[in-house]
Amino acid sequence: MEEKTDALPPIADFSAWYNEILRRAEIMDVRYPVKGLYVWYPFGFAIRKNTYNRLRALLDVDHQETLFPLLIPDHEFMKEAEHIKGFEEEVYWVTRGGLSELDVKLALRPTSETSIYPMYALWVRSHADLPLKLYQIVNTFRYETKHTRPLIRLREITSFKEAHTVHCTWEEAAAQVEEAVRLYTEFYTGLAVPVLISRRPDWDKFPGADYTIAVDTIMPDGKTLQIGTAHHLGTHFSKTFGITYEDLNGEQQLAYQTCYGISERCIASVISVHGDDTGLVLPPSVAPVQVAIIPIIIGKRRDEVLSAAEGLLTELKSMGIRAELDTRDMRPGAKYYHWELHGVPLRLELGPRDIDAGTIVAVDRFKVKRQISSAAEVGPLLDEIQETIRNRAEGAREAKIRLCYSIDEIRSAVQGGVAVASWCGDRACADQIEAETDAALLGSDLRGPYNERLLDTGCIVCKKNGTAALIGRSY
Ligand SMILES: Nc1ncnc2c1ncn2[C@@H]1O[C@H](COS(=O)(=O)NC(=O)[C@@H](N)CS)[C@@H](O)[C@H]1O
Ligand SMILES: [Zn+2]
Repeated sequence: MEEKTDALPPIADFSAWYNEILRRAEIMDVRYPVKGLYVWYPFGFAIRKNTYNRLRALLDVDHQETLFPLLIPDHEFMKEAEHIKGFEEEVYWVTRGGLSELDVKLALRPTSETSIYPMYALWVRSHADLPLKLYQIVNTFRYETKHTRPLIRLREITSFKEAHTVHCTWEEAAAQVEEAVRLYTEFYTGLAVPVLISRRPDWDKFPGADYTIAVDTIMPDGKTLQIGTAHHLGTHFSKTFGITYEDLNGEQQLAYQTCYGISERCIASVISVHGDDTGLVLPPSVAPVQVAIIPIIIGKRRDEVLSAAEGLLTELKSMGIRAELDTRDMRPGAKYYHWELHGVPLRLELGPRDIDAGTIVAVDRFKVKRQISSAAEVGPLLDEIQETIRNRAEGAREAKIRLCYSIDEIRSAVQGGVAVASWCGDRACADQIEAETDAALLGSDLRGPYNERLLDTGCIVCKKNGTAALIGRSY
């Protein structure tokens, strides 16, 4: 994986920057000979590993991880009408095994409701079995016809975390959807990625769901990226698949379900939201290398500097800090460029003068230079950098959101971000907004601070009572 010398495109040219950074920072190789399928480089995979470890840690508090089959027989896949309608144009089918035709066509899971729920029907017998909260992290397949893009719109989604829960009542399932949104918000806070939570309009909800709550972020070009969704499935699937439980009175009851998913778009959001003209900016929480140690080797004191640097490396590793000592035969400047491109949050420079003074030069990814005197200061410094990255991202997000009181204001706001305007909830008004602004109505802003600020303004189209809605262009 060679280092190209010509400069990275500026992040203002986001599409070019994004494609270039995936290669230069060794995230994903896009040269795999099947459209929509890409290959993880080890460095990119290390970001994925750290990121999904954090997601597992949040889920494992009260979910259990498991693994269901990839292949789904067509009679199961075709059971739930809305689900089929929503996925029939996206599902891949396996029709042959070896030299023979299969007597039952098998779908490659686009998502796993129809492979999991026949088993849930066997497992769920009594209220005592509920709530059931399982998740899996698998690859799923969707024959996307829109523009495919690594980490953002794949045909093989390699890191699809899907949780599927079963409950006794509609209200308990609704509470689980809220819990999923809370968990996703905490997950993205850990990645320093700001999120917008909204309830998708009914015409944009998950096929077979009562409603969908979505987690969006705003990318540097102002377009939104849906980086998580939680769905209340009501009894749509439990009716179809016969998931019932015996209640306290010995009666058979239909179960209520939810499902919620995150894909490698979470990695796309960390890369895109935090990146800058120099390259990746990785929050210490998920950076594969949190600290790069650069020995400043000058002539005769070479061995002394190297052994001091080795000592520092050992000390940092003993503190659980992901540190690397860069002893490559390169100019320090070339090393700085390499680690900055790879988003390393902190670099430590150690030369003869520093050893004599008992100090270490600490330079963070934003080139702020400090003198520290011991490895013990590195942990707190990394926490400070995490906070800086988070504040920087929050500021960028705020700058891209605009309260709008006219269609014209919406039209200009969505050129580089998200408009917030009052909407009555009628599809006709949404259609008019979308037609006149060439953007989409993302959803109703349930939790954002915008509702009260728009209270006295009626729907932007019909002036009837409205609530805050998010309007924007999306990936
Ligand atoms: N083609 C794709 N490439 C990458 N990520 C995708 C793709 N399609 C969907 N996603 C991501 O996967 C998340 C979950 O997908 S979904 O269709 O909304 N929901 C489900 O499939 C439900 N079964 C919950 S797991 C989406 O919020 C989106 O962030
Ligand atoms: Zn209206």
